[in-house]
Amino acid sequence: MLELANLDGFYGRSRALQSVSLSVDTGDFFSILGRNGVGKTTLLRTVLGLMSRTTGSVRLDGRELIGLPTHERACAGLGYVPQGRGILPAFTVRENLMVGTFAAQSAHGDIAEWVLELFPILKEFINRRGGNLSGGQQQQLAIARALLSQPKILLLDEPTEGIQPNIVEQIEQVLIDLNRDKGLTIVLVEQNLKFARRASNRFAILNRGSVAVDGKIAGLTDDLIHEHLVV
Ligand SMILES: Nc1ncnc2c1ncn2[C@@H]1O[C@H](COP(=O)(O)OP(=O)(O)OP(=O)(O)O)[C@@H](O)[C@H]1O
Repeated sequence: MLELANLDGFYGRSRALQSVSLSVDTGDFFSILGRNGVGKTTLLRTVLGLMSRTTGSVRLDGRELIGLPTHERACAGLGYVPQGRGILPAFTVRENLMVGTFAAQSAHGDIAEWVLELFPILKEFINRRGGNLSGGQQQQLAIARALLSQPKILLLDEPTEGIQPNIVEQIEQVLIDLNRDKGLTIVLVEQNLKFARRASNRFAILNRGSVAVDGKIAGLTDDLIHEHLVV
């Protein structure tokens, strides 16, 4: 479904992502793991077209996305929940959600009820400004907004980072249910190994901008964890 081949991503002249090749299949819950600064966020930004320069290939259902601007990649089916959430603080919850619908294939402007039902707090605060929500509520808003773009694949950058534990549990369960019950393909950048193990069927570990290991989640052994993940 999502095929990355020899993908490089640059910050100016510095190559932060080096020759990454990975393939994500329909229905996968694919976790991207690795220590701080190994290039996990850069990988997602490269797939989304947010880097100043990229070489290689990003294919979604066979269609080459390299060369397309980010909004066209969103319309092609990439949903994105960025690190820091990217909520528009002066916009209300409803307006933030409507932004997501503009990348959808159909129903522009329609806030689907099933998405609000995933996160009831958003319904309650629908007219509140995004900037007045707590971090956890903003994260729920960012996920809901991405879902309203009707993505083929949802890419999330550390969605549980810095969030209070009761909301973390809720977010984790929603993501697991979206994958298992609705068949949504998910790519998750995550430091929370427990969640990544519980939710994923496949993983890749990055090291210095390259893929060090990838495979089925059962192959994520303690040795690999010590070698690549434990600080
Ligand atoms: N805007 C930028 N300009 C230049 N270099 C950057 C920029 N953002 C990140 N880098 C560098 O690119 C490399 C990869 O960073 P990246 O943020 O992708 O790592 P990460 O694995 O997501 O880390 P973390 O877990 O801390 O979020 C690091 O060496 C980082 O210093």
